[in-house]
Amino acid sequence: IEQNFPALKNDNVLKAARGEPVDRVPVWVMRQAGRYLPEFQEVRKEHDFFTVCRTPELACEVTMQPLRRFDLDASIIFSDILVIPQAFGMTVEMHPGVGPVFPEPLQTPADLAKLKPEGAVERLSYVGDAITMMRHMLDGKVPLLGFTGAPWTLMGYMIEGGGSKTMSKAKAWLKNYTDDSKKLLDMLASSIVDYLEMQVKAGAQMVQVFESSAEHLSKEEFLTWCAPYLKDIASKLKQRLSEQNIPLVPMTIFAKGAGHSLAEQATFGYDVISLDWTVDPEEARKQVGPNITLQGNLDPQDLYKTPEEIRELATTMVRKFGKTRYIANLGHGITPQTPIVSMEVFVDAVHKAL
Ligand SMILES: Cc1c2[nH]c(c1CCC(=O)O)Cc1[nH]c(c(CCC(=O)O)c1C)Cc1[nH]c(c(CCC(=O)O)c1C)Cc1[nH]c(c(C)c1CCC(=O)O)C2
Repeated sequence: IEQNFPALKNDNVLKAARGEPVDRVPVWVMRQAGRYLPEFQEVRKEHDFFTVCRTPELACEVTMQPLRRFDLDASIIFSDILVIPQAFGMTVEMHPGVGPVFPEPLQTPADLAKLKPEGAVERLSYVGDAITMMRHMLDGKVPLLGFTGAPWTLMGYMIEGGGSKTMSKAKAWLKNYTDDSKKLLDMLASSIVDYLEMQVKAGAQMVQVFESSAEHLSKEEFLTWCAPYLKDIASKLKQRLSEQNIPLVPMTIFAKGAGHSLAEQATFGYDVISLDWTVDPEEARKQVGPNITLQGNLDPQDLYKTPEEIRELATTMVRKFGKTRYIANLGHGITPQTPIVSMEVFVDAVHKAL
C-alpha cells in the first residue's frame, strides 16, 4: 500500500496528537467543508449530497474548499457518518433543511436480519478512493483526517430514522431489546474497525470517531452503551494495523455531551479527546492527565458574535488549554449561517494567541 504521497509540510496537528512540540497551535473546524461556504452551496446546487460523497472528484473539491480560504492545519475528507448504515443496505436520503431521513428505519429486532454488514467495507471503497486522491491533491499542505460515526450514534439514526430530540425509540431498544441492542452495536463496531483500517490504508493520517449522540445518555448509560464499543474500536484498529506493520495513526474520540466522563474517556485508548463547549479547559486537563491531547471547544454559536468578541474568546480559550497537547477546534460542527469572517478571525486568533 505504498502510495508515494507528497511529503507533509505542516504536521502540527499530528505532533500535537502525539504530544510533541508544535510551531503553532494547530486548528481545524468540524464541518469546515459545509454550507456556510458559498462555493459548497454551488456544488450542492448541481449534485445530491451523497453523490458528492460517492464521487471522489467532488468529495475532494469540497474537502479543498475551506483550505483555499483559511490557514487551517488539517483537512477532513468530505463524507458523512451515515454511509455505514447505507453500506448495510439501508436507504438514507439527505433532505435540505431537514437533515438525514431513513424511509425504513429499524423497528424491531427482526429488522436486524435485513442488515448486510458483510461486504460493507467494500461498498465504502469510494471513501478510500477519495482519501487517496485527496492526499495527492493536498500535496502535503496539511494532514488528511478520516472519520466514522460511533456505534451508539449510528444505532440512534438507524432506529429513529433521522435526527431526534429525545432518542425515545433508540432508548426503548436499550431497555426492551437489550441483547439485540448489543448485537447491533457489536455489528457496527466491527464494521467501523474495518472501515477505519481501510481509510488508513487509503491514506488517512489521523481518524476521528464521532459519538455525537452521547449527549442523550446519562453517565451510567454512556459507560454501558458507548464505552465498551469505543474501547474496542481503538484497541482493534491499533492491533489490526500493528499486525500488518502499518504505522499507527492518532485517534480522536468526540463524545459530545460526555464531559461527565473525561477521566473514563482517557482510558479508552484514544490519543485525542475532543470536547464540547460545556467543558472547562483547565478542568478537562485535570480530569484526563498529561498524556492525552485535548481538542476543542469554542461554542459554534460564538461565531455569530463580533470579530472582536470572537478574537477575545478564542484567545482566552487557547491560553487556558496551552500549547502542549492541544488542537483548537469548535465544540461541535460549524453552522450554516456562520459569517466567513468569523472563521478567518477564529483561525487567526488561535495562531496568534501564544
Ligand atoms: C451526526 C453527524 C452526521 N454527520 C456527521 C455527524 C457527526 C458530527 C456532528 O455531530 O455534527 C459528520 C460529518 N458530516 C459531514 C462531515 C464532513 C467533513 C467536515 O467538513 O467536517 C462530517 C465529519 C458533512 C455534512 N453532513 C451533512 C451536511 C449538510 C447537508 C447538505 O449539504 O445538504 C454536511 C456538509 C448533513 C448531515 N449529516 C448528519 C446530520 C445530522 C446532517 C444534517 C444536519 C446538518 O445539515 O448539519 C449526520
